[in-house]
This record gives sequence, C-alpha cells and structure tokens, in this order.
Amino acid sequence: MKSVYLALDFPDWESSNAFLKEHAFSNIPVKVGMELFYREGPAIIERLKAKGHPVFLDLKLHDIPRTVGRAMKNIASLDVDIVTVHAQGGSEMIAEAKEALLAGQGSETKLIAITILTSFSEATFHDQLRYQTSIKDMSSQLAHVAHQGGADGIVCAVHEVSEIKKNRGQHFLAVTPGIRIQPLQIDDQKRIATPSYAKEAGADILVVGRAVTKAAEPYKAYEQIWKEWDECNII
Ligand SMILES: O=c1ccn([C@@H]2O[C@H](COP(=O)(O)O)[C@@H](O)[C@H]2O)c(=O)[nH]1
Repeated sequence: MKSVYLALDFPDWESSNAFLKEHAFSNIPVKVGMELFYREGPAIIERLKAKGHPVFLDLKLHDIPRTVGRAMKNIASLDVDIVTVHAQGGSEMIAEAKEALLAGQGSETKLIAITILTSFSEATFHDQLRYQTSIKDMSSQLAHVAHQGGADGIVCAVHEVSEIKKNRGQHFLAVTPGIRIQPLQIDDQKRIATPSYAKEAGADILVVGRAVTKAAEPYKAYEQIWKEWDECNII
C-alpha cells in the first residue's frame, strides 16, 4: 500500500483543481482535510474520484464512541481509501468507527488513528499538555490503543515508526506527515523528516503538503519525494 498522498490544503475545489491541473498532477493520491471538506462537503470526494484520484479523508474524528460511529456510517458511503480518527478517543471509539466502516460501503477503507500530531515538540507536549512521558512512549501507547480498537494503522512522525512497527507488526500501517526536502521550510511542523529517513524507518504512506504545493516546481518536488523514499518511478 506504499503511497505518497498530496495534502490538498487549499480553500476550495477551484483552487485545488487549478493546482492539480496547472502542475499536471493527474491521478495522484490526494488528501482532503478539514479546510476543503468543510467548504465543499462530500461532493469534493466524488469530484476527485471521478478524476481518478485515490482519496484520503483526513477529518480526525474525536468524540464519544456513538457519535463517531454514526458519523463514520455516513463517511463509509464515500468509499475513500483512508479515513482518520484520533487515537486519544480510545479503543471503544475506534472500534465503533471500524464497525461502521465494515457495515457500510467502506469495508475497503483503511481506518487510521492519529497518535501525537507532528506539530508537537517534546517541549510543547510536556509544557502545554503536561504529559510526563515522552512523545515516543505516548505514540506507542496510542498505537496500542488503536490496534486494540481494530484500526489498520496510525499517523505518527517518522521518528516513532520503527518502535510502533516493532510492537504492532509490519502489517500495521504507519502514515507519516511532516515530510520535508530542501530548501527546508519547517512551517508549523516540529517533528519533520526527509523521505529517505521515512524509508529507513519503514513508513508505509507519506503525506506531503507544502514541500510540494509551495515548491518552485511542484511536480518535480513530488517526484523527488517518491524517488528519495522509494527509489522507483512515480506510481
Ligand atoms: O500529525 C499530523 C497529522 C496530520 N497532518 C496533516 O498532514 C499535512 C501536512 O502538511 P505539510 O504542509 O506537509 O506540513 C496537513 O494536511 C496536516 O493536516 C500533519 O501534518 N500532522
């Protein structure tokens, strides 16, 4: 399931579509986040799928189990590749989400749980959230919770992948955002890594946004990320 999803962090369909067209990104896997989904609604998923793009719906659901289960029932009908919930919602919430996917049209949809957002550093994790443990330990614990709930994998920083794979098995998918290439632009991310480090760590799926969308030559940047990570030709 090795793939590189491009984060379509654009305000609307017009700007997303214009970007994809201008830079000849046909059929590439794309990630739709809250910004785009809250503007365009489920129609954006149909539009992207109609153009041949595999879709990752990154809504990061986090609520009581019943609420997430009912929301996931609606998401299931969109039949996306991947959907996200927060592992901090607990294994019962994750199990309800999984059950809703399996019961609906989303039986092929991978349920992926967010561990600790890549925008946290150890310092902000400890000072703001007052956790006593390290990000690595907490990510591992949240991966355990996700696994127990029946998730297919987790979102984590590249630095946490090998420990999670060691504990949960190679089949448990590791999805890694915070990917950066030269010229380095960190933005609001804290736990960043290169595609080659992601490869070494054993990541299954990379998520790339600004390293491509803000690059001088976006297609070249996307291609470079694939090559560095996989050392093979673009999909
Ligand atoms: O821990 C997380 C979870 C999700 N994301 C999402 O990935 C992209 C990353 O964008 P960049 O521009 O490559 O930084 C973005 O859509 C986030 O919502 C994440 O960064 N970290």
